Amino acid sequence: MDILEKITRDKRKEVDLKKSLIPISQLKASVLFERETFSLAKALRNSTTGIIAEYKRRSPSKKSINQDANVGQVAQGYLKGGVCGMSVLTDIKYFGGSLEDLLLARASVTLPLLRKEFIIDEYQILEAKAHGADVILLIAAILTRNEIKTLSVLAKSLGLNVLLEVHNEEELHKSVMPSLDMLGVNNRDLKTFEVSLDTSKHLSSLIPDDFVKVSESGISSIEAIKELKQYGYQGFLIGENFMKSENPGESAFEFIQKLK
Ligand SMILES: O=P(O)(O)OC[C@@H](O)[C@@H](O)c1c[nH]c2ccccc12
Repeated sequence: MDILEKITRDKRKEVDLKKSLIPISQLKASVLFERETFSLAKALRNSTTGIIAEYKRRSPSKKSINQDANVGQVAQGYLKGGVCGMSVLTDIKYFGGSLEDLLLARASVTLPLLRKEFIIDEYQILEAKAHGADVILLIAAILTRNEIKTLSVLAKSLGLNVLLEVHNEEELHKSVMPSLDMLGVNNRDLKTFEVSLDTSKHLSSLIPDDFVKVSESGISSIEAIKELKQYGYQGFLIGENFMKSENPGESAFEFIQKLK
């Protein structure tokens, strides 16, 4: 069993348990459920830099990255640094994140916030909305076309943007549909952890123009972004490169200044 299968199997159990403890009516009663969301797709289209900065304490590939960074402070640092949006890992077991982190980020900034999660059930989308998310991630590798459709249509009905993540041609062909806003190409193979920016370059011409193209993972240089822009990418999801520094916001600021 590869890591992605393991994560998804654990996620099924987690979601079933949560469903039995916290009814949907309770999620819908959150004050955040009614808030008007910010559009990340729009922010990326209007930006010349396009950085989406991630809050990630640890990961299966890197173990510890930054266990102690305060999520509210990092969010404010990212905002000051000039990012277009922030991604917050909410998986506990493999990434050390939580929905609490998403809430704290929401309370700290007005940036578009992405709930970075392994979404396999509609319940998690209601949860995302109830905890202040503006965007959800759907990972093509763990979903069927029908599931992508149902989940993305629900997200859109709640005013959330949808970022669909692919890693190869097959996943891309299976996933393209009008209820998505952004297509993300993950440069990291979630099964082997291998990282190559060639994945983004290779898939770029196959992504229809109506979607904002986002390149995800393994980005750490200005040169890489300049090159990816030539392939039509408007969004760049960066985690480790910022989080590994003591002050991720400052690190994002310096990076974005150099990009300008
Ligand atoms: O830390 P990096 O290499 O800059 O990567 C960030 C982000 O792309 C990565 O965390 C990610 C992309 N897709 C995911 C899906 C699940 C968990 C994590 C991810």
